[in-house]
Amino acid sequence: MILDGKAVSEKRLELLKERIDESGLYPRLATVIVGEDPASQMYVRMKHRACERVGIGSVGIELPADASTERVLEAVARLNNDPDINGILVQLPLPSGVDTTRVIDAVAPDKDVDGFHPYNLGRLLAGTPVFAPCTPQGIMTILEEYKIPTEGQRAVVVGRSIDVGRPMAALLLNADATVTICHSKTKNLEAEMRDADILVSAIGRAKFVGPEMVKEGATVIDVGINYDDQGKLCGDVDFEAVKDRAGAITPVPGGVGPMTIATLMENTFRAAKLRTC
Ligand SMILES: Nc1nc2c(c(=O)[nH]1)N[C@@H](CN(C=O)c1ccc(C(=O)N[C@@H](CCC(=O)O)C(=O)O)cc1)CN2
Repeated sequence: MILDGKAVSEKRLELLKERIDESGLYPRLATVIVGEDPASQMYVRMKHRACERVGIGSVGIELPADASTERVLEAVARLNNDPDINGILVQLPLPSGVDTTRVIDAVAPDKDVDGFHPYNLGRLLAGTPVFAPCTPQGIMTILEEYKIPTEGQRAVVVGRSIDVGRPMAALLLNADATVTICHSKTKNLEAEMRDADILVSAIGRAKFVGPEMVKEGATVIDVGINYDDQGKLCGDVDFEAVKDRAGAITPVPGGVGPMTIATLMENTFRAAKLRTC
């Protein structure tokens, strides 16, 4: 079975638009982009388009690639103090001259719709999340939509980043899976992966995951954003080789990516609602 993240995201955005209309709220998202990385610019444009579609206002702040950490912190501080802004998103990666940790830590936790602030990651780890990072939360939504059980399932997450691997593991644990996190120093990686009922790959290597690493019937979630030899977008998983062995699998494109944006919209609406409480 192909897990169609694009279709799920469309459905969730339609639903969200109705919920926003009914609420009488006008949530607002601010994006901050530093530099001119074409992929980051494209993702930010997609986020603004999604905002427009569901009835969320959006403003974009663009800083030059040589902006200092202090200048980015000033922009974040202004947005933190702006009562008209409900959600703040700093597009990653930041240029190497900007201290990413200081910037993430500076975002007000109640506007941190990316869920990367230590407060929100801590809440997630404690089992009481407010804002969970968009990509892993979007994956949980795909699992729910396709009624793929997590309780008691053996989940293996390959990758330990703060935006995907770690929060993914926490979300699966909160959903009663038995979770293993693998990374570059993991011994017998292939054996660990083959043990998974739910395999989440956030490795960042084009078509790295082959059928020999996948248990027959497993659910395979591909978080990779890579380009193959022909420059074509592809995931971490060799989709053609794995799709008949997996019980369910997300494609790239059209799998996890669109869910990242739909979840960002949902988090921004939540931020606006929490403010009125
Ligand atoms: N502040 C953040 N930065 C980054 C995040 C994030 O969640 N917050 N995630 C990624 C990039 N990203 C959103 O920012 C993102 C990546 C991919 C997609 C997507 O829909 N991809 C499409 C294909 C698009 C294409 O044609 O290339 C798909 O997979 O179907 C959306 C958002 C890193 N930075």
